[in-house]
Amino acid sequence: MTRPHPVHQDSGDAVTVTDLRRAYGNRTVIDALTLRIARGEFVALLGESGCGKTTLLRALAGLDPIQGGRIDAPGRPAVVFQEHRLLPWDTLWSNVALGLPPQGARERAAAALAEVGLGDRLDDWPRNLSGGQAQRVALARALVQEPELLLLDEPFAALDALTRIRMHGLVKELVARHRPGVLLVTHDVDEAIALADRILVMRSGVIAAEHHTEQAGDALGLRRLLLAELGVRAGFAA
Ligand SMILES: Nc1ncnc2c1ncn2[C@@H]1O[C@H](COP(=O)(O)OP(=O)(O)OP(=O)(O)O)[C@@H](O)[C@H]1O
Repeated sequence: MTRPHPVHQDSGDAVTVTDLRRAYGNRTVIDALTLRIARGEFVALLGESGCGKTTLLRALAGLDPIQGGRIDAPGRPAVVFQEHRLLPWDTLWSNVALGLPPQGARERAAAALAEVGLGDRLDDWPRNLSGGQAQRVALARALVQEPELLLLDEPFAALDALTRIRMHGLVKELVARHRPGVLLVTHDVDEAIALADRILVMRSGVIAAEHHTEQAGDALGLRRLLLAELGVRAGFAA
């Protein structure tokens, strides 16, 4: 019997962060950060290199300890990283099924792989995949866990431009169907505009600006504003 992923009908928070402080030794990287992501909401996090984006994501993922404040989330988040992190010695379905209860695991993995367009590759190996296909398996592996919160750490950054655009379409579709809250860390302003309901600009460990893409008017104006907030003067915004 195949078990399709349940669709979340309820609303509520995927994560609430209150007064978060994260430090490496004596050095505070994130200070008094407060953030709420609703279920079904897609939030993108932009910010110049070193401002603390990955530090925040890793704290939300529960991968690192925090030094102050609270992170409240209803379940365990799923994370997709820039590199696919598939186990080379496991088939695709075993990679996706990792951590699932054994009963029905193959069926659930098969359904998740079908959702990302790889339903005919269950018994294939990671080494036979393109970069885009490997990231699709990584997405399937995350979504099969039915997370309330999906954390995406530049998952499309290493892909070519066309594959990246295709992945944008796929991830939008998957998020609309499963409705986790999403936090996407990206350097790509256009990616943030294409995918997110809300865009946060981080500077030195704090949220310096916030934009609701629906209310922001035209995409070009928002792009120009975001580039200015990110301190980018060259190129289109000049
Ligand atoms: N394990 C660590 N130990 C000490 N300092 C760290 C560690 N990881 C990150 N940092 C520091 O914390 C700050 C924030 O780093 P972080 O990786 O979160 O930035 P980022 O915004 O994700 O950057 P990028 O966009 O380049 O990935 C940086 O100054 C970095 O040097």
